[in-house]
Amino acid sequence: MTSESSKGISRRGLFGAAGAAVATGVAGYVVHSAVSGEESQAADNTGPVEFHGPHQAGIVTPAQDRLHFATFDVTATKREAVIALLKEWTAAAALMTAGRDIGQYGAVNGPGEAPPEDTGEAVGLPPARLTITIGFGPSFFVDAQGNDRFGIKAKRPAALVDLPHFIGDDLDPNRSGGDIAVQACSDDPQVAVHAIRNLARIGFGTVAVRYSQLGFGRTSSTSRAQSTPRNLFGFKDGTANLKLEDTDKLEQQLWVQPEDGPDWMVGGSYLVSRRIRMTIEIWDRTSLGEQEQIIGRGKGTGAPLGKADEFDAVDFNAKTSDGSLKVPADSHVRLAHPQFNKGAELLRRGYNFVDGSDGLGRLDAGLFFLAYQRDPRKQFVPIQQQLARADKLNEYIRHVGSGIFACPGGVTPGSYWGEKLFT
Ligand SMILES: C=CC1=C(C)c2cc3[nH]c(cc4nc(cc5[nH]c(cc1n2)c(C)c5CCC(=O)O)C(CCC(=O)O)=C4C)c(C)c3C=C
Ligand SMILES: [Fe+2]
Repeated sequence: MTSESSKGISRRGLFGAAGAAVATGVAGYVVHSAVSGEESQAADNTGPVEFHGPHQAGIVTPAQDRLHFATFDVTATKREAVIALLKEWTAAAALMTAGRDIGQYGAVNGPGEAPPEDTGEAVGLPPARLTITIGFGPSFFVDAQGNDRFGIKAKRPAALVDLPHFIGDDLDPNRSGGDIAVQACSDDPQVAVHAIRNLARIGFGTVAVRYSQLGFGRTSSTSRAQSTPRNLFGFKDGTANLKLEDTDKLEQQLWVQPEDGPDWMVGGSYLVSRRIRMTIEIWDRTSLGEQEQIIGRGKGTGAPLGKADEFDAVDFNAKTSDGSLKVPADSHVRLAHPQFNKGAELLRRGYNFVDGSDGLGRLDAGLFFLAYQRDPRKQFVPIQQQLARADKLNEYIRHVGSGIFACPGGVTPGSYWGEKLFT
């Protein structure tokens, strides 16, 4: 158990007892040992994931079922205020991921005259594999007017590019950008919502929520121990993803290496987020055969067209008896495959969303695409340029939100999110 996670009030079985002193050593769940976040997948889905480690948790951690993602704009003008917030956020995140209330008194043990330190909706809930992952957007380093608000302009990584316009982009500025992104993933939606809500509450006066997105039904597996889930088009999604077990590939494709720089990003990764609306009503009137030609895989098995098993390698040269390619030239998996993208891969970690309907009788539904990578200039950008140009899937999707964030390496006990950026 880490020093931060031994503080605070356990959410389970302790509320009603007075103060933090009783919180240590008694808990309604088994407190985890200090293993790295990516290895500490609980046997069930209720336990904690270790917050500290060489990399931030929530990247290769086996994808949880629920997402609450938010971006924040910094409203404070002083560098010291940002540092103070990052310290406070880090301490709160360590507690929440351990399944503890935040603050000294938590949700219900504080003085009656003051607002509670913790908003309380997670009282009684287990940690539910909560991970909280932070990233910094380009505007954190240099704002829209070109100002170096916090004295970190020179520390902006070259890889943290402003994403170019892609063909077909229909981006809503109110669902794009942000100085800071926080990804909260959990197997309990209320635990994920509680995490973002409490960070927003702590940040009042220093940051303001720019937008947030709920997601469900992880659309990727990030470990071979997980089965492949389905997206809202009904296809298995995440089959050919980078996975926790691919340790060599993770160094090549996911984690920023010392030779990449800057120093503060070593062990970190770059996150690209895209809110992709899926016109599911049109998709649902498309024949099964056409759907499979568009994706390039079978809908039932998830196998590449012409193959039997989900994890069979794709044969891009295979032809049907009439001489056409079994995996069509404009199919999604062909255009996204590393063979046609100079070997570039992504760790996809997206979620389905349905945000009600749009007033025209259509569901506002889609994929909140999240992808981590070592260098977006060599990975997301060229892959998306190719998809935007030629992917048959484009007839059924629309990119309506976008973000790019530099997610630093892991937090060690006693340090805080982004500390190396400010020292
Ligand atoms: C720029 C990157 C990508 C975007 C944007 C994207 C959107 C998107 N994808 C699906 C559904 C599927 N994608 C699948 C595979 C796949 N997709 C990408 C990249 C982007 N997808 C990659 C790199 C891959 C793997 C390619 C490979 O190596 O074979 C699949 C097949 C199953 C799988 O391997 O995961 C599906 C299905 C949707 C619906 C979507 C936008 C809404
Ligand atoms: Fe895809």
